[in-house]
Amino acid sequence: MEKNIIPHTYQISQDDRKKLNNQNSFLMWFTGLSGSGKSTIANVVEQELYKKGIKTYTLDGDNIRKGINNDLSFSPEDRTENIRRIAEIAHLMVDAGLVVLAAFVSPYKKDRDNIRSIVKDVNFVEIYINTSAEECERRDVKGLYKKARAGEIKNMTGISAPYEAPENPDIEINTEKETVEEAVYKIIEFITPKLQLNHE
Ligand SMILES: Nc1ncnc2c1ncn2[C@@H]1O[C@H](COP(=O)(O)OS(=O)(=O)O)[C@@H](OP(=O)(O)O)[C@H]1O
Ligand SMILES: Nc1ncnc2c1ncn2[C@@H]1O[C@H](COP(=O)(O)OP(=O)(O)O)[C@@H](O)[C@H]1O
Repeated sequence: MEKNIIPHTYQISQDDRKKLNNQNSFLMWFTGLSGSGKSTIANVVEQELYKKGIKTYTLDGDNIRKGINNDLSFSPEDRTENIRRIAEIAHLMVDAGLVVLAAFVSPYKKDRDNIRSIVKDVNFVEIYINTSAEECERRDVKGLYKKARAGEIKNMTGISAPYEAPENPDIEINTEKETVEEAVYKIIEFITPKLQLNHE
């Protein structure tokens, strides 16, 4: 399809916006099963960044699947489109000069690789919240695993749909061995150099 889209060159760049904010901008992407701990950990990381005066925004199921992506199901094709749109939104926010936290199951490797190419490698930190399906089912925070076992939910990741674990994440947290505090410390330690304005 011919699109005839010719981008306009704006004078204020991403670097200008970072300078004005006096911070670097990048995307932290949390992936893992439902109930693995993505939101719990992202929430505390964001609070720690807030205390440091870092401007952030968190994208997760509530503000995305109930809003802009409320037309998408949990089929493999719709999950791919879900992640693609979120990556594009995150890219705009990183371009705007924010540190963005995104917490999505994002079970397919090819979809996560696509995020990396949309936001560019240098701006992307992949955080794998590694919690076994058995433990997530034991927690069953939202009662979804019970519903999936009863056949009321199709395509439930970890039960009736696959989760392709990241092979080489920047950070891996095993929530069956590490506490929330330990996880947050590990993440903050990793990203602290990246918060600096001139970090490459
Ligand atoms: N079938 C199925 N599989 C997995 N998860 C399900 C499903 N149906 C509903 N939910 C709820 O939707 C949240 C996952 O949405 P995501 O947008 O993160 O999923 S995905 O990245 O497109 O795979 C997920 O939220 P989290 O628990 O925060 O991960 C669930 O609450
Ligand atoms: N070490 C841990 N890290 C994160 N969550 C944990 C940990 N140990 C237990 N939990 C619990 O697991 C649940 C994770 O739920 P949630 O953060 O909503 O997961 P997700 O966003 O991945 O669906 C919460 O009830 C949380 O208190």
